[in-house]
Amino acid sequence: MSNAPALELRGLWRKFGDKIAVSGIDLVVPAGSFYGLVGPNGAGKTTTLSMSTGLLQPDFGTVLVHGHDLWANPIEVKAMLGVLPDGVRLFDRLTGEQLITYAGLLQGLDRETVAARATDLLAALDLTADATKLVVEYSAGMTKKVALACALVHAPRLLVLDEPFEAVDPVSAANIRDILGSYVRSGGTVIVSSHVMDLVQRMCDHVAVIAAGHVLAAGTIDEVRGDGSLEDRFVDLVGGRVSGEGLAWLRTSSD
Ligand SMILES: Nc1ncnc2c1ncn2[C@@H]1O[C@H](COP(=O)(O)OP(=O)(O)OP(=O)(O)O)[C@@H](O)[C@H]1O
Repeated sequence: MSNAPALELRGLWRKFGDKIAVSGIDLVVPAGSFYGLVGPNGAGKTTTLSMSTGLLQPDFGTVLVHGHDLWANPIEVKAMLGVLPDGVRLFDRLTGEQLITYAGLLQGLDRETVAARATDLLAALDLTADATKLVVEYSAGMTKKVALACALVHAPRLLVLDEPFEAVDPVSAANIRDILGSYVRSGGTVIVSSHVMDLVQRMCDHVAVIAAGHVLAAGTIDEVRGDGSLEDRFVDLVGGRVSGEGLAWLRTSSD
């Protein structure tokens, strides 16, 4: 299984009522890649990532993590995953330090290891000064960072991060990019969803563009973007540019 992709999705489908959110997605994420997942609002990114990490059961299809069937062996396979879900809901009556400790203990780490890693993670994410503050009192960006620390504490083989940079300040974002970059260089695999094409183009080595529950393009960044920028390619593939001319009532000038 050592040559197996970090993540392989085969024929993944998911409906919500009449709405088909994910419509037969196939995707191969090579081990050791830094993989971006991009697509317009409502494309099915969160639904795909939720099914890929054991949070949402697919209607059809298979999810293989390093060659192991996630939905056939969820407990064994989830131990390989670190997940930052969309709209995280945390046990926010704990302090940041307690929350990371709790996440580490749940993953079966011993107290000494968890304590050392929590200290390292708090420092790396610039949360040391707020380590003893309750998470309910954290800002949106701080909450994102502490949730990321929880996803990293057990040193997973595959990290799946839904919008990890949303609400995070530029300095913290750069620190997070460094952490993720060195994680990938040491053999880990990262999948991030993002709306920021420029960031994906600079940070990731692979990308998949999804829209309306389908993969429109996938491969290395250079394969997908061709001669232009990723943003241009994205707009070409997805379409949907609308002119603002229709909003006549929004014009405030009198002339
Ligand atoms: N729990 C749910 N119940 C009903 N419909 C849902 C649910 N979750 C997602 N959907 C629908 O499925 C489609 C895909 O949603 P999803 O959240 O996966 O998109 P996304 O690509 O992550 O979007 P965004 O970029 O806006 O976060 C949307 O049409 C959404 O309305």
